[in-house]
Amino acid sequence: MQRSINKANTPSIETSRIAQPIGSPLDRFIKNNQDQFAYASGELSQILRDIALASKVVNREVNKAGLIDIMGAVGSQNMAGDDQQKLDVLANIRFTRALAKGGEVCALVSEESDSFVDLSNEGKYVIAIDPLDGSSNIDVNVSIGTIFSVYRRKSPAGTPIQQEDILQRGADQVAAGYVLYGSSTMLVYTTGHGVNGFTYDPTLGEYFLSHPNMHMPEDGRIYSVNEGSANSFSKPVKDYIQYCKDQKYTARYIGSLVADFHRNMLKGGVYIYPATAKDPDGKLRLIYECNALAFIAEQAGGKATNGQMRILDITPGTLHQRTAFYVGSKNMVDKSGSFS
Ligand SMILES: O=P(O)(O)OC[C@H]1O[C@](O)(COP(=O)(O)O)[C@@H](O)[C@@H]1O
Ligand SMILES: [Mg+2]
Ligand SMILES: [Mg+2]
Repeated sequence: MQRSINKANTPSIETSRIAQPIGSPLDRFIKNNQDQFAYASGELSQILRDIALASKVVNREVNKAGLIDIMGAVGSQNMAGDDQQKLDVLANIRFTRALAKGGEVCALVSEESDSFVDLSNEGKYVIAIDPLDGSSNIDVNVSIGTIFSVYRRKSPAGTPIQQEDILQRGADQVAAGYVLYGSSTMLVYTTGHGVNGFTYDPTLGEYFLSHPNMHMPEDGRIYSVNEGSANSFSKPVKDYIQYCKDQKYTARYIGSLVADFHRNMLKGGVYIYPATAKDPDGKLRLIYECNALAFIAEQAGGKATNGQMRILDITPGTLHQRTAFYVGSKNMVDKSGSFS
């Protein structure tokens, strides 16, 4: 039987071949869908399990953030110049440790690490991760998340990590996902065969299938943009926002990318983080924020651009490279681009 190499570059929406009943445990879902991967040797499945495990630990910390000393900043800044929050650092440690232990991952690109982390092993996979997304919302008990992308290394396993292994186009992702620490905690991911969402049951300590084959409505009535920076938006962006208002769309902006994206995926909507005077290349990071959500959006029938081109076709030049980001319902992203 021909195994399909369904990387992010083939925007077909081949849903999971084996229909799983709502409530299937994540482990069983991964196992039953493992044969879809071209490299179905269990490594990618193990990586997904390791990420799920680390997210359970982070979830436990997030849920009691007010009670334990993990609120506030640690006093250092990351490459992006953001003040690192204690939970940023803690989440980075938890995911790095879990992925290092598994042995399948040879290198890790993280928002919280200036350069890539070489795990110096025979691993064949490279992970890009935003360990804690929505840091400005940690201390105010608003939904936050984790974003991850999985790539296959290009250079031979066991040899020194090369630039080509780290700076890969989003189109080369073999899997991507996010964890949303909200009123409930969810893990949503794709391996290029549709998008599935799992809800965490803390009493059983397990994720269960709750949102099979997620589809993003082609149209919606929600727009998400930080209008506080509107004065420095370009005219096409201002015109599109005015268009949304003229259409009496609803404005919703949580300020946590994962949470804004998730809502718009379920209800139909568009999230825009354009270039601004403060961030002339946009604020969000291509490798560990936008590529993963662009892969999920496309696999769910949505779209993601930088205003000009498909996010997944951008070849990154640097680890913490920023990009303007337009993501969500296909027709709304198209409309947002029609004003330029
Ligand atoms: O406060 P702003 O400028 O609207 O930016 C909010 C955006 O920045 C982010 O917080 C950046 O992510 P991090 O929290 O991981 O640095 C996004 O989650 C969010 O969408
Ligand atoms: Mg982020
Ligand atoms: Mg972050």
